[in-house]
Amino acid sequence: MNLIIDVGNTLSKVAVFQQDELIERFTVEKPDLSKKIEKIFSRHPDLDGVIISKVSQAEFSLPQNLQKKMPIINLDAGTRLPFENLYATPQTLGADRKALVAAAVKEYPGKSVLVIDAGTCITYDFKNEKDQYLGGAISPGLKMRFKALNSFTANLPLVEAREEAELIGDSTLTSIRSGVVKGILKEIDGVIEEYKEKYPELVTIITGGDAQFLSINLKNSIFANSNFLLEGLNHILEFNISR
Ligand SMILES: Nc1ncnc2c1ncn2[C@@H]1O[C@H](COP(=O)(O)OP(=O)(O)O)[C@@H](O)[C@H]1O
Ligand SMILES: CC(C)(COP(=O)(O)O)[C@@H](O)C(=O)NCCC(=O)O
Repeated sequence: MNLIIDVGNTLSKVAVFQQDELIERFTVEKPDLSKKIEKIFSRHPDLDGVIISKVSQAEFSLPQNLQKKMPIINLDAGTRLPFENLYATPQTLGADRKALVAAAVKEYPGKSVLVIDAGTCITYDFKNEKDQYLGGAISPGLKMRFKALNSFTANLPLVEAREEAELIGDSTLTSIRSGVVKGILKEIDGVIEEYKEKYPELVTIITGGDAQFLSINLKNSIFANSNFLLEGLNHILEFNISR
């Protein structure tokens, strides 16, 4: 059994896998992460390995002397990856993005895949039919866009997302929702369409905290999988310990 820890910029996700099968999964706020890990270790004393992807400053602790008992992979620039990484600055590539590409390679070998992660940021990651990772894009996430409008202006309130966003906002609130929600949907559909012109057989996956919310209103057909990143981390761990 493997313990998978994904520390994002907003939330942490912790999961236990038995080989390829996800046994349990928790979403935790940053201050609760150490306690949750401790609980999982007491429930699963038979864990075989741990992998950690961390893209935020959040601190947490693992049980003492764990390194002596099992492999612990801190996913960084030195970790071996199950794909060819053609990113021009591999040292600065987010660990979470590597995990998403690993999942794409595992689930869709030999296919062109675009992975969209709608979390704190929206990331786009593309791997081609040769299972080479080329890169993608980073743009502000849903909450970040609402927060930015509020933070960088004098008159705009902080607005919550709603699934139904009108094209023509007839108030400050609905104008902000139109701009943010419709803006993200148009961005995602536009990016997918541009990739599809170049890679007609493209498979598109959406994941992350806002994936469900966004995927319902996208024009393009797209697979939503809320565990994609965790599956990718599990694959990187297996890839590193089984050799
Ligand atoms: N309980 C929650 N707390 C905070 N954000 C949440 C929650 N549930 C859903 N979200 C949404 O999920 C997004 C974070 O998604 P996630 O994939 O966990 O991001 P990250 O990996 O960057 O931490 C937030 O921007 C927010 O819109
Ligand atoms: C782009 C990110 C901030 C996304 O983080 P997230 O929204 O998933 O919390 C993260 O992948 C990161 O810090 N990347 C480093 C820059 C890069 O990937 O090129």
